[in-house]
Amino acid sequence: MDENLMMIWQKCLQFMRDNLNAAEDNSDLKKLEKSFDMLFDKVQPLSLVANNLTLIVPSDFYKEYIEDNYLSLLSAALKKNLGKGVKLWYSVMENRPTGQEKPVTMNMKGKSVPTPKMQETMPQGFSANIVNPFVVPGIRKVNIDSNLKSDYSFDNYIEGESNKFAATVARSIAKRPGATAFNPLFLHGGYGVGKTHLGQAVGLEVKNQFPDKVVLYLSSEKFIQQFISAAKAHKQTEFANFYQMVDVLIIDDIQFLSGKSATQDSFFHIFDHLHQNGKQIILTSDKAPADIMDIQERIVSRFKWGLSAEIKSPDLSTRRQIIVDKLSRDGIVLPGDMLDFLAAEAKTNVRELIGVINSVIAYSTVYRTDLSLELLKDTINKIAANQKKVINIPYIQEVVCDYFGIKKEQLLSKTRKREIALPRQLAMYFSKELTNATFTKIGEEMGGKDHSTVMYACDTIKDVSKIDKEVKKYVKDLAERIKK
Ligand SMILES: Nc1ncnc2c1ncn2[C@@H]1O[C@H](COP(=O)(O)OP(=O)(O)OP(=O)(O)O)[C@@H](O)[C@H]1O
Repeated sequence: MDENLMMIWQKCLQFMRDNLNAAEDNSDLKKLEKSFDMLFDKVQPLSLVANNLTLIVPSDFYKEYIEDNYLSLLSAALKKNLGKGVKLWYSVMENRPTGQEKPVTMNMKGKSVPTPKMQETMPQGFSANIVNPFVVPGIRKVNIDSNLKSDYSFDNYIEGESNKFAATVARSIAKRPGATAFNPLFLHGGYGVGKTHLGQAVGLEVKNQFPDKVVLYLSSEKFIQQFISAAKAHKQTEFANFYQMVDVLIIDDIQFLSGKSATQDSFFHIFDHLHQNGKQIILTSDKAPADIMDIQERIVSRFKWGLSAEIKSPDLSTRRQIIVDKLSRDGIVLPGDMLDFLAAEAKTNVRELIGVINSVIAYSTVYRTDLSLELLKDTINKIAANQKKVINIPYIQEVVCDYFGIKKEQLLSKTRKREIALPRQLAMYFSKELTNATFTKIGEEMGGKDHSTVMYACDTIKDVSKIDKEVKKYVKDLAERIKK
């Protein structure tokens, strides 16, 4: 997406939020405040051509809701950031095989007046982002964001006894997605052993080999949240339609479907549709299929249709190889005794091991010194001493409050004033990044917020920190303080 347009849109959103804040006493606007984030999370700018701003909205419902509730505010935001005379267009994704926009021209009183239709063709650079599950069924090729991390490739995946079987199967799936007997591929194992990496490696390889295939990676938490939003808007069919056009669907931490019976029903139908149509499904879980509680038997039996592969904690030689590989990508070569020492340090999972490696890289970069075994031991001991400090949600809240000079009650309150709302979003973001807490758990600990609010906060901080220097600095400073 055009970065400049994205920045303008962020400014418009910020302007609208700020003005919702300013009118806190107004009960109507207070009502709007609640739905604001949920609503605009699913609205994206598509293009800005000669004073014509086009927004992508998932369905007519969104367009109408914006028109009814936010038009004057949006009008003011556009006027402020783009000047007078901006025409607003909507590209409604639902039931719109040609992707045509529905035009609305705003006068500056905030009323919409009809304008002639724009050319009814698919806009250039159309992209159906994952946050918008309501995609036009008539579009054959949809350019969705696969949500894959380029680091999680097969090239960067070290194989050893603990993961050889799973990795071999994953590689063969990547060559013929949906056409092997390994469908679904169900990867299970403990914390940080490489399930996500391997699942995504298949996705990346499929994208490389078959660029036309639609690959989608997402967490089950996101799947659940999208299903709930779709159900609220009576859009379950569109939700299912979206997933049914995916060629390779990778869902992480599928165990979180536990107890979510309505989402399970939807997942079941999507699964069957994909499977019957030769599409590949890859699932990861911290438990074997039979050990997941509160999940429908028909789903468990489908998990077992393909191949269930366990990934275990890496053995010493695999850990050693991971270290060599990771360090060499940073141009660092260590002598054998140091490699042995490091490999012996992180026994249980690769994530912990990578944490140690990163610290060593940071150490050698900062001190510009050749590491001796003694220095290395010293560094590791210091890291270990620091790691004794438990990073949990209350601790993160404490650091954030201290940094911004605000009280914990304010952080946990419902106020949307930017000086409080931003620290709150940062606290949510770090809670997700640095603890194992689920979105739901974080929401509970952040003063009883909904899990979707937490997801939105995490996405916002990730996105905004890329374009806003101030937020980027907050993220950097806080990361240092929390980990110190
Ligand atoms: N075999 C491996 N080779 C190289 N890197 C690995 C390997 N296994 C894991 N990693 C790295 O370890 C980190 C954690 O891996 P990953 O997130 O895939 O674990 P996970 O099993 O999905 O964990 P969780 O259960 O917490 O989601 C990632 O940075 C990943 O790239």
